[in-house]
Amino acid sequence: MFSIKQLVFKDILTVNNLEIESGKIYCLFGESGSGKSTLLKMFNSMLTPDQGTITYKDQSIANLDPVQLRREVVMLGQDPVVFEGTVRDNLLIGLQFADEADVEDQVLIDLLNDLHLTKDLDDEADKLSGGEQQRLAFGRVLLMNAEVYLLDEPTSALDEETETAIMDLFTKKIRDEGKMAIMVTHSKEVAEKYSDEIIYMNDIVTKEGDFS
Ligand SMILES: Nc1ncnc2c1ncn2[C@@H]1O[C@H](COP(=O)(O)OP(=O)(O)OP(=O)(O)O)[C@@H](O)[C@H]1O
Repeated sequence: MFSIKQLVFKDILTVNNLEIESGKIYCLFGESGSGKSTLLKMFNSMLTPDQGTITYKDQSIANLDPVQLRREVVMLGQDPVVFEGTVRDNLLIGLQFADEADVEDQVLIDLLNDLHLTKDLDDEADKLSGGEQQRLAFGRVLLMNAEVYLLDEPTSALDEETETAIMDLFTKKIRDEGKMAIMVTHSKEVAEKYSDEIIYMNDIVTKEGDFS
């Protein structure tokens, strides 16, 4: 699905070779500052390497329209993005970005229940707590029906019980629909429980310029 060859980004990241297969859930694991978020952003062109190539479905990412790419390869960033407006507005805006039709309120209500988010669709989104906003952003991304989900610490603001519920829901959806995800997490437990493959940053990052 993705292939990275001899990638260099500033003095932050040097990756000789990385292959990511479709239909799997990957976790990126490594110490703080090891470049996990930076690498994640390369997969949908939010950052562009200084050297090297990244291919997606055998095409160089550099040649793909970034807007089109981001409809297929969706990012849920470390800090949840909350738009002005209601909970409903915040869920539907992802569909608008993906150029997909709106869905019925009942679909959104079911999604809020799945996310353990006991809020009304008409509630103002900026009044939600940090953990609630994280789940709202997760819901927006889940609705988008992407091919690939890039998640950066998606449950960092959640208690353990809610984290388990959200991760169970998310990974079931990925597996049922044959999609894939690359997820940054600090939690070894989350990585081991939910991923098919753990990518250890220490294993893939080489010394600058050393591609031997
Ligand atoms: N745009 C940028 N310009 C310069 N340096 C940056 C930029 N983005 C990140 N860095 C630096 O690159 C390094 C890797 O950052 P990154 O956020 O990718 O690490 P991380 O492994 O995700 O860390 P954490 O687990 O703490 O979130 C850090 O030293 C950071 O300060």
